[in-house]
Amino acid sequence: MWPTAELHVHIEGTLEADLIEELAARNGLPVPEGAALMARTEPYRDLQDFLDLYYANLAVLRTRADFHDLGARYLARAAAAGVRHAEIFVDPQSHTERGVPVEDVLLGLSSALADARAEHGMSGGLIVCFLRHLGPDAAMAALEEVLPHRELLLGVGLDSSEVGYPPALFRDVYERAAAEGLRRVAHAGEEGGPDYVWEALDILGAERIDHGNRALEDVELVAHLRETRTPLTVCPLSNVALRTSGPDLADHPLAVMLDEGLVASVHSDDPAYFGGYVDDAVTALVAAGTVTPDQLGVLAANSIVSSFLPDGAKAALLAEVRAHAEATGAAVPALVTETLGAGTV
Ligand SMILES: Nc1ncnc2[nH]cnc12
Ligand SMILES: [Zn+2]
Repeated sequence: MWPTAELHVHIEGTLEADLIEELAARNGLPVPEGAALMARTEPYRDLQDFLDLYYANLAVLRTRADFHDLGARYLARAAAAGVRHAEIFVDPQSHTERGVPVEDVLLGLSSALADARAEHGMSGGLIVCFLRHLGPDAAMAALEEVLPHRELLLGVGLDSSEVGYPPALFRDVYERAAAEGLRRVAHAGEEGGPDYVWEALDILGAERIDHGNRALEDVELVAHLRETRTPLTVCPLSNVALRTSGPDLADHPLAVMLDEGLVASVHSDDPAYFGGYVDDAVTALVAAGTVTPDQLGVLAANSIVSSFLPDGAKAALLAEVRAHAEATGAAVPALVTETLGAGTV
């Protein structure tokens, strides 16, 4: 298993059907009807069709212990997938609007991250995402609500329904987050066009783009992403399930992104809904011929340099990539040699 950094996973999207049932029983709640729909193999109509199911299933998450257990299940599964560092998205508004105190969400997940450090030697952090469909005022209120827990947070992100909610709407929220020293990422170019990616970069100061598939429609943007080495966190199983790429993984734009020299890496998005975790995604990409086995080291190295880890920790994980390559007879990615050789990340 290549050591990797998971940079695009929504913790709510790791809520598997069996945990939904367990939490419903624990909290004396009915099992949401949507739990039975998760096993589907046919694609969703679109992003919104999926989001409706995703939000409805969250009804069972009530207590700090629930959030701990959700995080712990995910992190154990991620450790088995080779994930050495996880920057996890959480949607606080989807819980506070159901009456769950924000500290229970953040403290429950943070305790799971602390346990994973002890049990699996994994590092990680939380990125709070604003639900763009609730608009900028609600996002600002959500930011103010989490800031008393600033020490638990790595950064901010932007997710939920994309089209109709362009990044520019959230300028003030991102400015405020930046003033607090929070790192900035944003979903863009998943369903929205390249203009959404430009806005995320130019107006929000996004340091990474989540998805970014539609950036490929704009040659200037591709050149800009390449020159600035702006990472794209790509989620191929999600794209097939949500019809944001073609139905066949063999045609997934990841191959073009890598050919274009973009810093793209593979992630899982909402693995409980889209048929697998990051190891499953990588296996499926190789089976489809979208990437060659030789490119797996490149993807692993890209994920690590795209993380918000300090340089020393990145170097330590890149050394693990090199060790894995040497142990398995795979090529050591050029990025690893250049970075470790130069002593900087
Ligand atoms: N793929 C996705 N796009 C936007 N928001 C999301 N929230 C959870 N998964 C998402
Ligand atoms: Zn996502």
